[in-house]
Amino acid sequence: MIRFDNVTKTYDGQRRPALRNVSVDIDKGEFVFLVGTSGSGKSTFLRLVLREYQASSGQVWVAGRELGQLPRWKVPKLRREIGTVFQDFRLRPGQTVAENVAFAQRVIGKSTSHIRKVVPETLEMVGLAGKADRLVEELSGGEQQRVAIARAFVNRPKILIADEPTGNLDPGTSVGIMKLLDRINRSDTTVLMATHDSTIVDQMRKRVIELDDGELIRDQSRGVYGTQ
Ligand SMILES: Nc1ncnc2c1ncn2[C@@H]1O[C@H](COP(=O)(O)OP(=O)(O)OP(=O)(O)O)[C@@H](O)[C@H]1O
Repeated sequence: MIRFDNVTKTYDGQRRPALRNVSVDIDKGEFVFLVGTSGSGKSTFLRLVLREYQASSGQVWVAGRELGQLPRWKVPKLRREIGTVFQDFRLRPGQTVAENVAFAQRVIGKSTSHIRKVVPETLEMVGLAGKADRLVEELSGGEQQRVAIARAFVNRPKILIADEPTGNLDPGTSVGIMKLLDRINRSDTTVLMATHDSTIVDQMRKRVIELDDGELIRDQSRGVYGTQ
């Protein structure tokens, strides 16, 4: 589903690469944690998958496409296959929960009847069935993250990318969010999650890929956050 073939990424004006000769293969339906200290290259890795940036050398394959060969006009279609969730939720204030989730459908041209069906289904799935008409800013952080996950998942993407999704949440709330991501993964969605949350990684025992100064230094199945 995601393959990096000897990928190096050096940002414009930088001498040191943010990623260096990274090769990794992530299959359909896997759940992968991406760990590493701040500045090790995790966000760069995710941004290459989303084709926000292109590799300086090597190849990035996502859902059967080599992103270096992908014409710009096909990028929106690629991104439709990838749901994204961030630490800071990135919801639309002043709009309700249902409107935030429906927006993701509207921008890709789904019909109103389709939206009326899938938005409540998705809100039910994330445990927010009773909160559809609340303004998002009235919700707790954990609930806001559930809205963001509903929005990411409503189009049933092949891949869900989560960049520090529990970074702003307390430990108990984080466990609920992880249960939800685990459920989404079990519906055959590939989940790639960058995190500093060692407790979560140690509890979940999923595949762990560790970056250090742009290099892939560990790839462990049923792994833990740190090796020491
Ligand atoms: N747009 C950019 N332009 C120049 N350098 C960048 C850019 N984005 C990231 N970098 C550099 O690339 C390296 C890797 O950064 P990246 O954001 O991928 O790390 P990270 O592991 O996600 O860190 P964090 O855990 O703090 O989010 C760092 O040295 C960073 O300063």
